[in-house]
Amino acid sequence: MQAVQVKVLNPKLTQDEAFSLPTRATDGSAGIDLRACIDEPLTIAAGATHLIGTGLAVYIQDPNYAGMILPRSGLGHKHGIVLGNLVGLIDADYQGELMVSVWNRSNQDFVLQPAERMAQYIVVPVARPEFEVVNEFSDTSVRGAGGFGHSGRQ
Ligand SMILES: O=c1ccn([C@H]2C[C@H](O)[C@@H](COP(=O)(O)OP(=O)(O)OP(=O)(O)O)O2)c(=O)[nH]1
Ligand SMILES: [Mg+2]
Repeated sequence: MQAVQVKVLNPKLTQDEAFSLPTRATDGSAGIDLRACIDEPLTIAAGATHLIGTGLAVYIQDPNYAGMILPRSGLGHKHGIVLGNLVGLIDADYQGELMVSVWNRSNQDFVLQPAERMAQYIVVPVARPEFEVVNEFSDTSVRGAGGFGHSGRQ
């Protein structure tokens, strides 16, 4: 895969070591953590959602790939900090600032610190088949139109 182009929109990211460029926490980490590009601590009230910038623009360009923004498990499980859009899908042709919709689904206020790693980002392959309109599908699958628990719970 070709390199993904990253543009630093906020000079703070290169001037303040707390805002180091996105890094993988470990060599084996799938995601890179996205830092909150804010100047002051931000109190996210219980139930509230804030759109937080990362100070970065990430241009994937190759339409066979897309970015995804996902919650960090620790923030999500322990503090209820998840994404207002649940999962962010980043188009390969997007050239704007990478934004994170931070939702505090807990009943406690949460203080997001400047440069805090608030979410994580991965790049995934995307199959982009043409869509062929048909009157009947080529075969009848075992599942058919079954969904929403039709296979039971146990
Ligand atoms: O968590 C997110 C989700 C999206 N985006 C940006 C990148 C993405 O490529 C663009 C559009 O996202 P999406 O398609 O989900 O939004 P939409 O409501 O469909 O807007 P649009 O009409 O611009 O596609 O918004 C983010 O920065 N963060
Ligand atoms: Mg869209």
